Order: sequence, then C-alpha cells, then structure tokens
Amino acid sequence: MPRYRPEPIHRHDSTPRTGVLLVNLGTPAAPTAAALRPYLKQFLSDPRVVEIPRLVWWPILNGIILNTRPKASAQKYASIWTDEGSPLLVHTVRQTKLLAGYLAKDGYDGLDIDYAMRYGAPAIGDTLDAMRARGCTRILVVPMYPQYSASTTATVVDEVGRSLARWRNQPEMRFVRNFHDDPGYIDALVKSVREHWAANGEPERLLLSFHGVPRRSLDLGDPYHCECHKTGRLVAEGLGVARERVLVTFQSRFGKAEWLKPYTQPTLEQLAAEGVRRVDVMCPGFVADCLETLEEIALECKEAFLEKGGQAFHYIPCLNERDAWIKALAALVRKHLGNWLEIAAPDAAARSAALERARTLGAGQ
Ligand SMILES: C=CC1=C(C)c2cc3[nH]c(cc4nc(cc5[nH]c(cc1n2)c(C)c5CCC(=O)O)C(CCC(=O)O)=C4C)c(C)c3C=C
Ligand SMILES: [Fe+2]
Ligand SMILES: [Fe+2]
Repeated sequence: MPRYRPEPIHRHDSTPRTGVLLVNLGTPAAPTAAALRPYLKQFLSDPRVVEIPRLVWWPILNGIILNTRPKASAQKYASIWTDEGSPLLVHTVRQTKLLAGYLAKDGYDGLDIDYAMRYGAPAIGDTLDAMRARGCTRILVVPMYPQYSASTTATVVDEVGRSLARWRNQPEMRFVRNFHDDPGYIDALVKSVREHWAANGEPERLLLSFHGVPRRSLDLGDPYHCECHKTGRLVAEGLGVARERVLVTFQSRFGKAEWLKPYTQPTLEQLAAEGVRRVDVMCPGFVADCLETLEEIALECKEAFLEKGGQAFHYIPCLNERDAWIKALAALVRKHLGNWLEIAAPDAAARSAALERARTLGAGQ
C-alpha cells in the first residue's frame, strides 16, 4: 500500500495549470570524493544503468567501485568545475530560464517551467511536489536526451512513476520520448558546426561522439544506437559534406564488457596514426556541456590525438544556451503540449493564436 503525501491545498475553484519539467542526468554537489560517493552510489545502483544481477553487482559496487572511483572522478570534476558550479547544472538552469522566457514572449506566460535531475539534486520527486504546490495539474516531462535509451530516458519515466505513486490526486502526464531527428535540433547542430568552420576553417574529419552503452542493450532492442546514427546522418546531410568525412563514435565506456563501437578515443588515435592532421569533435547526444564532454573529449581525447601525431583538435561545444537550440526546444515543447496550450495561454486572443500556432507547428514533419 503506498503511503500518500497529504494534498497541499483544498481548492474548489482551481484553474488547471500546465507545467513543463526538464530533466537531465545530474551531477555531484561538489568536486570532492565525499560528494561523489552518494552521487555515484545512487547512479550506479540504478538497475536501468547497470544491468548486472544485484547479487553479483552489489559487492563490486560497494566493495570496489565506491572505494576507488569517487576520488578519481572528483579530480576530473575539479578540472571542469566553474565558479557557478558543475557545468551540467549551470547550463540546465540557464536553459530552463531561457525556455521560460521564450515561451512567455510567445504568449505562454501561464506555463510553469522547472527542471530536475535524475540523480542528485534537485530530485524529480521534490520538483514534482513543488509543481503540485504551485497548482500544476498537467505536466509535460522532457528528458534532455535527444536519443532514447533505457539507461537515460526510461529511468526518468520510472522515477516520475515512483514519485507519483505517493500522490493521491495525480496530474495528467505527457513525456517526450526522443528528439534525435527533430528538424530544429538538427538545424541547431548544423548551424553550430558551420559557425565553427567559418571562424576556424574545416577539418579533415568531423567526429560525432555519443555516450556509449553496453553492446548488449542494442542486441536486446534498445533503439539508442540507431537513433545516434540517424542524428549523425542528418547532421552530415545538413552540412552537405561527403558522408565519409563524418564519423559516429561512442565514448565513456564503463567496465570490461563490450560497449557500442567504434570507441571515440581509439578512433582518434587511429586517425592520427593514418596521418589525419585535424579533427573536429562534437557531442550531439549531450545538450549541455558536462564532465563527459569537457574533460573526456576536450582534454583527454585531445591529448591522445595530439600525442599520436595529430596537429589540431577542435572541440565544438554542446548546444548549451545557443539561440537556435532554445528556439528548437520551445517548438518541441509547444508541439508536445498540443491541446494543453489552450489552457496555458493567458486570454482568449492569445489562446486562439496559440491553437493556430500549435496546428501549424508539426506541418511538414
Ligand atoms: C555505468 C554505466 C553507464 C551508462 C550505461 C551510462 C549511460 C549514459 N550516460 C549519459 C550521460 C552522462 N553520463 C555522465 C556521467 C557518468 N556516466 C557514468 C556511467 C554510465 N553512463 C558514470 C559513472 C558517470 C559519472 C562520472 C564518472 O565517474 O565517470 C554525464 C555527466 C554528468 C556530469 O556531472 O557532468 C552525463 C551527461 C548518457 C546520455 C548515457 C546513455 C545514452
Ligand atoms: Fe553516463
Ligand atoms: Fe543501429
């Protein structure tokens, strides 16, 4: 029997309020071993992330990994930490504010836009509670992962479900599943590369490096691999460059099992050994720069490429606060809100304009 949280407000005349919840992965509270330990424990205890039987995984996690990795990871985090905090959190907060500003400018100032993290803080359950207290009765959840994967997107949906299991009066829910081929997202990526090339010239190869997952998840039906490749193809087509100049690779392997191939760092080393002088690397699977892009790619992989004889390595930042991306995110949110926009718009004129925009949004897709 679930124990329900008490309902905060007794209302007879409540107007339904529509909320949008952006969810990203999460990050430690500080770049220290003490802060890394609970973060990694929560993250690596998630059976959606590590699909090894608990009886086998538990002693490895608690006996080995949580005694060694917090210190090693903390050092890496320290190299990318900013005055404002962890880049992933800083970008997520800014994206939320910019999105709210964009939607308000468009007439949707009645929407309640917030963010949460799957691991660490602010927790999904706490943020949903706060949205409930503000009167949200309809919530669209946007996992900030363009490519669907069980280890990221599905675990957000699971956690939302676990949180709502404690509610008596549940909201109406919608979820964005993926946006790997969304024209606005692809266009923002293409624009970012074009801008970089206009300022710095073009490389011999462009690597699109995505976070890896165990190879086994592909064999078991996870669409992640195919969605990464579709994003890669659409970016290459958008750039109008020969297909062989754009490579899709996978980074951040964890443990000894085989992960999706080709692996990013060995590919860079091989390219250097073959005489490729300049590569550019972009990480389209991350919408915000984080440890995996700023440390692993822009520092570690750069060093590896240059050590093997490469001459120039350019890291093209994530979409972060880029205008084209926030615009695309606003369009994506409006598309998924669909008929909910009717009650999100503040007055009758704005409401009919909102509905008209909602009708024409998905046109041609
Ligand atoms: C153990 C298995 C892991 C899987 C599977 C996995 C999938 C996965 N992760 C991201 C996005 C991010 N991961 C980040 C950090 C990170 N990832 C793992 C492990 C797995 N990820 C660990 C242990 C860590 C923590 C750092 C470390 O100790 O190495 C981050 C960065 C967070 C930050 O604070 O900056 C992101 C983002 C995706 C998209 C994905 C599958 C598609
Ligand atoms: Fe990860
Ligand atoms: Fe595939």
